[in-house]
Amino acid sequence: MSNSHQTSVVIVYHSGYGHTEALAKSVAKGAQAVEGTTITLIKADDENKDWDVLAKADAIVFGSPTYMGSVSAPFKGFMDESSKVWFTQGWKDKIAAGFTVSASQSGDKLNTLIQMAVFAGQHGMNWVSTGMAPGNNTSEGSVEDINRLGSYIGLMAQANGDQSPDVAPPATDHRTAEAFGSRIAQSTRRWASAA
Ligand SMILES: Cc1cc2nc3c(=O)[nH]c(=O)nc-3n(C[C@H](O)[C@H](O)[C@H](O)COP(=O)(O)O)c2cc1C
Repeated sequence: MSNSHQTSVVIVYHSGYGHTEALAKSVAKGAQAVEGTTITLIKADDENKDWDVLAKADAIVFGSPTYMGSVSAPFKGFMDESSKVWFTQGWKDKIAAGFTVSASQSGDKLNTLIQMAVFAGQHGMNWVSTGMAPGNNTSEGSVEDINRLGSYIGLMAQANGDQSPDVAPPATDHRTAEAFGSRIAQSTRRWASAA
């Protein structure tokens, strides 16, 4: 773990068409806003990814689009590759969190987040939820609400299937992602300072 003055948050993600990548950048932006936080983004399918950066991280955030109701195949490839780390429980006690995006409002995104949470559990990591009240679920709610999709276990975003990553997911999901990134970074600092 890093010292109590600087904590390291690494975001590992796969993005086939750029929507998850755009979200990853917003999670990073929110985390970066927490003083003393260092952010690294790693592509899950990068054959030359630096496993040492992951080994030294205080927090690892997982990001994947929802494909066919689950994490994408490249992200699952990363999960399987990490079994080498699992053998020594090298990520034990690190902070973990996850986010996903899909085209449908539901699109079975919950299954993707559950896969990530189970994965974090296998590694002995400490899972951070959104900690956000659900938005857009009353007569006065709106799609502009933070956490408009009402997810607790991890961040959900929705990107219309016919729109490119510069407009989808919409701004409200990026604001939600920033808030989630800040929560992860703050949780990481609290956890690292207690260690
Ligand atoms: C192979 C494939 C499977 C998909 N499966 C789902 C799905 O199960 N549910 C859903 O809502 N959207 C599904 N989508 C839509 C993507 O989740 C959506 O376009 C997402 O924004 C893609 O993220 P990316 O640009 O980071 O790859 C699928 C797209 C692809 C290409």
